[in-house]
Amino acid sequence: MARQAHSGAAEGPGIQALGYVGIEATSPADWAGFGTGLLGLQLAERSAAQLVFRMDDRRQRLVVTPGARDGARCFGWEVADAAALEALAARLEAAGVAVARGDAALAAQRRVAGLVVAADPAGNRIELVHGAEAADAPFRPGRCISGFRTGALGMGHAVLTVERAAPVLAFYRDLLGFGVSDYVTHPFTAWFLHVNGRHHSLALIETGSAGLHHLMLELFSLDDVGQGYDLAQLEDGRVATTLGRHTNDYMTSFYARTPGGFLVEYGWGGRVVDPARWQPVEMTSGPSLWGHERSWGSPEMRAEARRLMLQAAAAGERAPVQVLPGNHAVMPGACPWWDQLRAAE
Ligand SMILES: Cc1ccc(O)c(O)c1CC[C@@H]1C(=O)CC[C@]2(C)C(=O)CC[C@@H]12
Ligand SMILES: [Fe+2]
Repeated sequence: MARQAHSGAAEGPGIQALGYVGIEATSPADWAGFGTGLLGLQLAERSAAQLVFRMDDRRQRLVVTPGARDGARCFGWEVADAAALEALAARLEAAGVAVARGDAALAAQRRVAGLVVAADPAGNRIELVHGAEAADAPFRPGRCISGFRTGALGMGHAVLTVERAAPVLAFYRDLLGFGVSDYVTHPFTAWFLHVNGRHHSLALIETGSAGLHHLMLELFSLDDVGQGYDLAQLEDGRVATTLGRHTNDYMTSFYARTPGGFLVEYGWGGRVVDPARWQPVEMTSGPSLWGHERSWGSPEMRAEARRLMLQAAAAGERAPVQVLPGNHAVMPGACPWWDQLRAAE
């Protein structure tokens, strides 16, 4: 069967969305204020054992557990039903991947009807789940936001750093059926993978060490992001990159440093792709149309990042930019990414 250049996700018993993420934290108490006050999550449950955050109608989306280190503890990937779960588990087992059936106690803890547990080649714990529970009470955000864009697009995206991309890519793309949206090979290697209309629900950045780089949460309104940015700027070191917009998924976002050291990308306006038609593309400019300047790293790293950004801004054969009286609109045809953006809106 020709899986078009590995782009067609969600064939057969496919994964449908990123359902939840579990975080291990050395200072879980700091997550309460960060999650509610900055991100606008609802702290639905708080005990010595865990903090449970809601983003929408679901009972839990982000779960923070006290631990000896800071980082991801598990990723919950959703499939349609019990049959799809069994089929996917069987596919993993046939490929030699150890799969453990989650028992009723674990399913209850995760607020799902059923799950199986496996590890990806980088050692991340992945949980394939079905039947995530909806809450009885409406979502009450932790600060005044319009809400999170979830639903069929899932809770957002996760970006993992990996020692080597190839084996991890093979696992997600070839075994689990994730589709490649795009990839970069210079100045580093990264892969952006989709399981639904969200441009990427998972990305892999080859850095030489395994970890969680960031989680992206998407808001309904740009104002939510702008107000979050204001709040983040009140705290020293909270803003990891300035506000900016990505060349591939068109997300307008900034990156906030979490109490766990990894980042949360707080975004708005991401594009929606059609997984059935999408062809993988190599990204040749970016990672940002503008912004996303880092507040960290060596002067050399920052200079290189700035050079790439200016290169992205200058990319492509361009007609003269026309500025209309009274506004700052760039005319259609003025630059390639602008046309793409317009077509997507
Ligand atoms: C390239 C890209 C596109 C869409 C995204 O949602 C996304 O998170 C990224 C990654 C952005 C970017 C990177 O590629 C390398 C490391 C960077 C510079 C950071 O540390 C913050 C932004 C990261
Ligand atoms: Fe991201």
